[in-house]
Amino acid sequence: MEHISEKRYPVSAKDYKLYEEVGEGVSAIVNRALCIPLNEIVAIKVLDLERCNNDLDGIRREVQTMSLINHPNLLRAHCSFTIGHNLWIVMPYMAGGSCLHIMESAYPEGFEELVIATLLRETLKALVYLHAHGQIHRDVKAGNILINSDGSVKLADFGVSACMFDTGDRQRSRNTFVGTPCWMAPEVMQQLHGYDFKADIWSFGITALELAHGHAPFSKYPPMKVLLMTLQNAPPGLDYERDKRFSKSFKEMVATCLVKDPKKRPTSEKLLKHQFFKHARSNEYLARAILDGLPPLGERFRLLKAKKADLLLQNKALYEDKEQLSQQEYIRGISAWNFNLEDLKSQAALIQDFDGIPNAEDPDVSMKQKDRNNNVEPTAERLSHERANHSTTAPCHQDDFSDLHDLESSLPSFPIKPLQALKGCFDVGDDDVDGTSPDWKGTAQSDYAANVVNQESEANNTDNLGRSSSLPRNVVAEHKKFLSGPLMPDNAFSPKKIVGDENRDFLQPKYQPDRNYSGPLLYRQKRDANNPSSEGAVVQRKGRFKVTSADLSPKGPTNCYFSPVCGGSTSPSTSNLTAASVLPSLHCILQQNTMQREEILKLIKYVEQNFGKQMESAEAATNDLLPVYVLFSFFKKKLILFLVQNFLMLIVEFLA
Ligand SMILES: Nc1ncnc2c1ncn2[C@@H]1O[C@H](COP(=O)(O)OP(=O)(O)OP(=O)(O)O)[C@@H](O)[C@H]1O
Repeated sequence: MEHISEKRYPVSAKDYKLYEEVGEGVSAIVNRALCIPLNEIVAIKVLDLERCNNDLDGIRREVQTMSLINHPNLLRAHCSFTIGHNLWIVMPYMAGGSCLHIMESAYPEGFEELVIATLLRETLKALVYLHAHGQIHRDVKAGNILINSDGSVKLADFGVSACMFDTGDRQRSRNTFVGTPCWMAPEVMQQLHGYDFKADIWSFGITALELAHGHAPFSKYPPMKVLLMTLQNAPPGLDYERDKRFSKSFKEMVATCLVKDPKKRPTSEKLLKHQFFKHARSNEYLARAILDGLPPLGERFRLLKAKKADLLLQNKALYEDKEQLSQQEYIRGISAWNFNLEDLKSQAALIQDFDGIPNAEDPDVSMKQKDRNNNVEPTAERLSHERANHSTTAPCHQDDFSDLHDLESSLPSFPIKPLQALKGCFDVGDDDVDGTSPDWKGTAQSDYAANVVNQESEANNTDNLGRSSSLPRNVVAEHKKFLSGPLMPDNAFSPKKIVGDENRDFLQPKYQPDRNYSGPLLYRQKRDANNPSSEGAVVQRKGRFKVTSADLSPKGPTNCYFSPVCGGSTSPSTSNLTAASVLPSLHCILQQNTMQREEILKLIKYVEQNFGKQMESAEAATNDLLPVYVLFSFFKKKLILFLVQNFLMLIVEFLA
């Protein structure tokens, strides 16, 4: 247990001198600073309360947790206080920065195994402590593992943590959809039975892969796709061929964490006893191995920002060329989860054909499809066997789908629930974005910026949308998509709020856009001032369907009307759609599809049983029914395959 410092940190801004910016997340920026009376370097996380989408509860939780925890591997807050509408959280300065930043600067392919073992052991100790105290972290990832110059490791960021012993509202928070998609456990996405500390074990496994490869699995895909892939694909893992440089015990450790059934995952305490952590070294080793030769954190951070801004400029040029090609995907995205057009454009540029997805990140995923929903704790032998066969094993649909029971058990994992869960995350509500809206260009930053003595960060903070660089505003906005961050159910606290087009971007949280596609989901409701109200007007075309405004009337699902459309033409009015208006229709399609699927399955079962009975008798085997039965068996497989693919495509079409 760490000795709690008796030092009293001042709770007044004048006692601190802000230096350069050393990090930024979804909701905050972090500066190195000097605590003048104590003559001590600290880090100060500055959150603009007005831009936190009313997530005051989350902030309160973070501050509370950060000041109560007492463990050497957890980042504890020295103190916190408000200045105007900014909240300052004063904490120890971790001069090495986050593992994510270190990888981005110097280890893009990931760390070596001994480093990973050491980093993960320290992180796991933090989780053991948190779990023993009934706390779920919910955002374990390399970006939240911080290292000090002496190599000590601390897990940070309690913005979305939850207490397992909570009751009432906070208990309900464990049924909410928080975390960062790539690191998020399937049960958190599924929203079926809530979740517990085992969700952290899943994220821990994903973090292990992130540290091994330099990025999390599926990190190049948009959040909604990550959700689908996490739910549908076999769990990601270390590949026996591709990851030859890693030991069997590392692969095994990752595999034990990444089991879809949370009950089959080990507790943090049990995991800490795993053979893999016996390799872990000292903090000094860590400092020598990964921090030696790195520039100071502030400089690294500045270089990274510049690099990302450059990349964005290149990407922009790239997807301008691809404008035509990506148009289809781009249009698709509009009625899905994301209403930021720039976001959609960049997503479209990245989206590949969904059918090709399983192999893109993890070449053995398609092979592992058979293991979908596997509840068996994987052994190295099993994985080894799978991987040994991986080059020759194509997904065998016939085998996969020849058993109705297999099929039925796989269907519930289709992500209907996440869609429902996401529904609450859209901004819906009044038009009031005026008086209460912060003035993004001025006041919000001013109290804070006044304290920044470093010219560089001062320049960056004068305009929150342009603070990253001198790039044009639109470029900066895109640039900011490249860091990851937690999924903020940002509108859960303001479900009635409507954001007009013109204000939507302004209402993005101050530091929100810094993310890549593995980053947070920030759902925005776009209310269309020009929305055609005439019944029957086509307001949306989605692949094979068109949705008319009549569909969007509040008559309930039975009034949904979808009719086939030809070709891939897209309606310009698509961009005027609102999330709230489309969701009931989406829901309806899914419901209808589920019902149809169930009906067909019932029919198949019925026919099968009746044929089965007849076929049991010796006479029947020789009668005319035999060819019919063979034909039926053949079509059954085809039909099931068709059903599954169709259902999948339907969801993908709407959510991609
Ligand atoms: N005490 C610290 N010392 C040094 N760097 C820090 C410290 N705290 C945070 N950082 C850096 O700032 C970044 C953002 O901080 P933090 O994660 O707390 O913000 P956030 O808005 O909660 O981010 P996210 O929600 O994306 O995880 C971190 O990833 C890390 O690189």
